[in-house]
Amino acid sequence: MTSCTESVTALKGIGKETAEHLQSLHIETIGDLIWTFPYRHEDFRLKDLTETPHNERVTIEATVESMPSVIFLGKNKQRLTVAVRAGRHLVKAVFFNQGYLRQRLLPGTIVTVTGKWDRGRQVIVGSSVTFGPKTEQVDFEPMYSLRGLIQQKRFRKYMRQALDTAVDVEETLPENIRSDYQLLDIQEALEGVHFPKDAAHAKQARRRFVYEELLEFQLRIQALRKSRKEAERGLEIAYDIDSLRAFIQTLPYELTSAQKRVVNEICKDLKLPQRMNRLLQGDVGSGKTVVAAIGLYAAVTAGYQGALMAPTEILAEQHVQSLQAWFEPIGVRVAILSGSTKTKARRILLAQLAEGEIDILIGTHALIQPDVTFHKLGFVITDEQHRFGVEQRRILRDKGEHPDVLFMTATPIPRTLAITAFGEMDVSIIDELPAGRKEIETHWMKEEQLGAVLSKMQAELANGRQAYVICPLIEESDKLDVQNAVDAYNHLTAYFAGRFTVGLMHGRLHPTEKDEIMRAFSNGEIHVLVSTTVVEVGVNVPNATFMTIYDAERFGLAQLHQLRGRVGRGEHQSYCVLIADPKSDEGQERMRSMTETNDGFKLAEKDLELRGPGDFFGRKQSGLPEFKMADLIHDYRALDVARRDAERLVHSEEFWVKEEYEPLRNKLEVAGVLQGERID
Ligand SMILES: Nc1ncnc2c1ncn2[C@@H]1O[C@H](COP(=O)(O)OP(=O)(O)OP(=O)(O)O)[C@@H](O)[C@H]1O
Repeated sequence: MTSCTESVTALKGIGKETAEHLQSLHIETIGDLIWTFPYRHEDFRLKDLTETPHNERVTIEATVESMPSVIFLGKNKQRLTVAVRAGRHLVKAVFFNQGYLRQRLLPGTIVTVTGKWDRGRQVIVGSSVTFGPKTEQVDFEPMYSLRGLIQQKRFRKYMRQALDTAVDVEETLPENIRSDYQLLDIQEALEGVHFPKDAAHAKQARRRFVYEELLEFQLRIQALRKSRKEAERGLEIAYDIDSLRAFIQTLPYELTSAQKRVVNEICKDLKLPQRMNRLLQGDVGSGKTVVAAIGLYAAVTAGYQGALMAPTEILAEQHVQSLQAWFEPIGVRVAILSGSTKTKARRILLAQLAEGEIDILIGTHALIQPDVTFHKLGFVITDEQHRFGVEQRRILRDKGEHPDVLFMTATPIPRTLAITAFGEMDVSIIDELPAGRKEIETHWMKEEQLGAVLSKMQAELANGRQAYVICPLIEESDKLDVQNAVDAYNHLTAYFAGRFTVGLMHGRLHPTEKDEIMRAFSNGEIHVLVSTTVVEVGVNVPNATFMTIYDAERFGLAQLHQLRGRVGRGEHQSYCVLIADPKSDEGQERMRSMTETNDGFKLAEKDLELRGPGDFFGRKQSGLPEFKMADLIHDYRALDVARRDAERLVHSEEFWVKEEYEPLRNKLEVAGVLQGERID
């Protein structure tokens, strides 16, 4: 008898050297060993060759049909070939360096061969052969990630022993949950992971562990969320609903139903005594600005100040323009603070802010400098969640008496990731575009077709519209064969000479130069804006209807979608041309997806599928836990179920008192969640 906490050396056959190897695989105790799951199972089930794809491993039962022939390929190297019949198929089996088989593979012998199926040549390159029909051999063998330190077969022996002798493997899932979902108990499930009887057993075992992992993960998130909600008192912002309604009436359009829903969600949070911790996601052009404005105005009607933090000066300015246009007529005072605000103006502004003479302050990260003090800050909105670090958000949050905070992002995040990565936040989604928007017509073209692209662009310009041309990098680089913005600018300036004005914008320009160019484009003085990706987020020039993206294969789907979102923002039909010649399948798939849909959430799902969750956010930022079994993409249904169960459990009394939930509670304790610590 052994115990999970005992060292692996308690198992027979594990000496010092093996123990060291195991240690470098992070396996020290018997429990560690048991919880090391195989990365796949080798499938030894008999298969029909007609249904086996090329290059797949396959096991067949066959009769030897010819005398084997052996070719010597060098010292100790030889290839043995023999004809075998498996059902209707007469194929060849090839074995390397197993000369002893020559005497045994005689015509009429029945063998079970496992190997790789070469469909074209009708050959099995055998890796193992047993004599006689397939009987006692197992169907599945687990394969562990052992970095070549220990043989699979030996490792399996240790595993067998560990499972047979460990007496204290604890059941974590209570009986009621297991029976509701018909999940295997822990013993059966471990058996099914390491030594499945058959495919169904392996599948059931996986099902249990996927659910268990996701439930534990969601319990951590939900428990944290609950404890934060209880601990973090916020402001009760009693806004004036009639003023809000009146303001909404003054807008030149009716809010979409998604905008209305989200405004309600935000207002409800404002009113509650808990601190708002909400993420607002909206697809490009879905109209987040007006929603933000309504929220800020709500705080103002309750006597508070509001702040809106944008990632760039251009965006901050754009927000100021929109908000001033809405608010000046009703006496709400809006001001901007950015890195380029002059010293004297800044001093005056800060004094006014501290006196409460400014109602809404908009700015870049200049807003979080220490000398910026508010009179009565009640509500903070940060635009573009991804660009601000956690620390910056905390500083901003601490600039008032626990102001409510709303994070806004225009990067649609697939639902599955939103409830995991941002699980401790409430999420609002604007998943509807304003009525009357036309789909942006997107085309994927090769560089040779540039001439046709330019004529189409010219036709748009002649109609009074404007165009963007996006290039990935700003200067020639020998290593990267990329189009450069300066070249494109020169080329287009010459091409449109005397007819249309071309402007150039890139990240190395001084912020004031950038602003000037952007303003000139916004006013229609510049007709074609050649730019690197600095225009990516949020820029709103509704008269721009044509976008060409050079070397489009260099961009990820999310970024392409963001870029494309700069057109199609007004009433005119808009176009986006991707100039790309992607070599990889994935690159081609990306281009195709762009031409097929305008829906950011669909593209985000696709992006996630093509790149995996880690890359979606950038590995470091992702904050996603690593799972042994669960896969956030394929197991999203289980994730959803686990999330609902976790939510119900943490809010139920029985979860916190009943004995059957003790193992799950202990896991929360170990993770530090109950002390209100972060989950990752
Ligand atoms: N309900 C509506 N009906 C009609 N037009 C609207 C509506 N809401 C917003 N708009 C207009 O849609 C355009 C896009 O809005 P906004 O700039 O707020 O988008 P956004 O969500 O911030 O998008 P992005 O992230 O791409 O900048 C603006 O020109 C805005 O005036």
